[in-house]
Amino acid sequence: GQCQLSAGSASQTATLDGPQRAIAIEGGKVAITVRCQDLATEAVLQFRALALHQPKLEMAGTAIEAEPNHRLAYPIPKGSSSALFTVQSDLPRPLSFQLSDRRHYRQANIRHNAMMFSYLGVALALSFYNLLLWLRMGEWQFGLYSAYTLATAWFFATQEGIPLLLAGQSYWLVPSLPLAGLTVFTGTLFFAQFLALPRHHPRFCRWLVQLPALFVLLFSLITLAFGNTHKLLDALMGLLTIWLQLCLMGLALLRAVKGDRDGLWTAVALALLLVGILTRRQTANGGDFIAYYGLIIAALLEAMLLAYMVARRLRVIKQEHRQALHMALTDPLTGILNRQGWQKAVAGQSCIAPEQWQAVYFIDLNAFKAVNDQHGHLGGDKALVTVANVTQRLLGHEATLGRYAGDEFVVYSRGQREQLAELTQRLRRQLSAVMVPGHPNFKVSATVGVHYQQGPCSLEELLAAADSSMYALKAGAD
Ligand SMILES: Nc1nc2c(ncn2[C@@H]2O[C@H](COP(=O)(O)OP(=O)(O)OP(=O)(O)O)[C@@H](O)[C@H]2O)c(=O)[nH]1
Repeated sequence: GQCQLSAGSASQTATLDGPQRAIAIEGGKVAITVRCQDLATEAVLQFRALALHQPKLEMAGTAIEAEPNHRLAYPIPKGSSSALFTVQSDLPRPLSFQLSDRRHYRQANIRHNAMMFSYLGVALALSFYNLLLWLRMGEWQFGLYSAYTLATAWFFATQEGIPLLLAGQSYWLVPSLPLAGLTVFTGTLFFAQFLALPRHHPRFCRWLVQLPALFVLLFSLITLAFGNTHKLLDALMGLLTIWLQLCLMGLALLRAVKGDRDGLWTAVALALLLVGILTRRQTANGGDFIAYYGLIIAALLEAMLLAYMVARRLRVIKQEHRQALHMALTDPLTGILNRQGWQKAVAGQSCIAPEQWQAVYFIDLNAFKAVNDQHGHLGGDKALVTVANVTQRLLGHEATLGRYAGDEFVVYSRGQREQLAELTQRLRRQLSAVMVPGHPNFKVSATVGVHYQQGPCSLEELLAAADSSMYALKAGAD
C-alpha cells in the first residue's frame, strides 16, 4: 500500500514503512491532497517540520484527530481513502513526511519517549543541582550552567512534543525557535564564564562571542513576538549559532594550549554538540535513528561532560575556600593560630560544666623591643617562632595556643584546678629562658599571667583577667 501527496504541481509517494519523503511547499497557507491505496493495515501519516501552524487533516469534510502524542501524526484507515491536509507554514521548504504501520509507529514512539524522558531526567537533575550550588556558593558559572541545561532541555522537549504529551494542549507550546535562541544565549554565557574568557580575552570575548549571542537572543525574541519567521532571520540565527560554536571552540583550544585542561574538555563538548547540530541540519528533521536522535545524544553527552567538569571545578573552589579559611585563621610567621583562629577554636569549646575549671594564660615576651634592636627583626622573628614551637611542644593537645599580637601569646586550657596550676608552673619554668637555636648567646624570656575560673565565663573576661595578671607580674618585676 502507499499514499500519494500532492501540493500544486509537486507530488510525492510514500510506501507503508518505507523511507521518509519530502514534498516542496510554499510559505503561507498550504493545502495538500492525500490519496491512499490498498493499505494492508491501519497506518499513521506523520509530518516532520518546525514552525507549522494550524495543521488539519480532513476526510470527507470531517477533521481527523491527531495521534495523542503528536500534533502532526494522523491515523489513516486500512484500504483506500483520500484526505486533505491544510497547514500554515512560516517558510517555503521541503515538508518531510513518513507513512508507518500504526503498530510500528506506536512502538517507535515508546522508544522515542523513553529516550526523551531519560535525557530530560538527567538534564533536570543537573540543572537543579547546579542551581543549588549557585545559591549556596554564589558562583555564577553554576547558575549559568543550570540555566543553559534547563533551556536546552526545554528546547528539545518542545521540539519533540513532550509538553503536548504531558498536557495534551497545544496552548502549552512555546515555539521552539525562541527556546533555541535562549539555549544559544545561556550556553554562550556559560562557556565564556567557565573559561574565564572575559578576563583572558576581554575584547575578543565582547565582539566575537557576547555580541553575536545577544543578536541570537534578540532574533529569537523577534520570532516570539511576531510569530512568523523570516527565512533570512532563520538562516542568520543558524549561521550565528555555528559561528559561536566555532569561536568558543577556538578560544577553548587556546586555553588548552596554555595548559588549561578545562579548555580541552570544553572544546570536546562543543565539538560533540556541533556534530549533533550539523547532523540534524543535514537530515532536516528525519532520517534514521542516529541522524534523528544524534543531536539529543550529543546534548546528553555534552551535559554529562560539562557536569563532570563543573564538579571538578567545584572541588577546586572548595579547596581554595579551605585554604583561604586556613590562612585567615593562622599566623603566617609561627604557623600557630592567630587571634581570630584562637578565639574561634576556644569558642568551640565554650560549653563547660559548673564544677569544671578553665584557665587562660597570657604570655608576653620580656623586653622584646630590645631583642629586635639587638638582633634585628629577623632575629626577633626567629625568637617568636622558637617561643611558639617550645610552647606548642610543652602543651601538646592539652591546651589551645594562639598568637594574640606582636610578642604576645595566649593559651586556653580546662581540667582540674591542680592540673591547670601545674601547667602554669611548667610554662613559667620553660619560658623563663628560651634559647634561640643557631645563636649561642641569644635567649628570650616571657612573663606568664594566668586566670583560673570555675564554671562558665565569657572569653573576654577570662582574657582581661589573665592580661591584668600578666601586667601585675611585669610591674612587680620592674
Ligand atoms: N621581629 C618582630 N618583632 C615584632 C613583631 N611583632 C611585633 N614586634 C615587636 O615587638 C615589640 C613589642 O614591644 P613592646 O610592646 O614595647 O614590648 P616589650 O619591648 O617586650 O616590653 P615589655 O612588654 O614591657 O617587656 C615591638 O618592638 C614590635 O616592633 C614581629 O612579628 N616580628
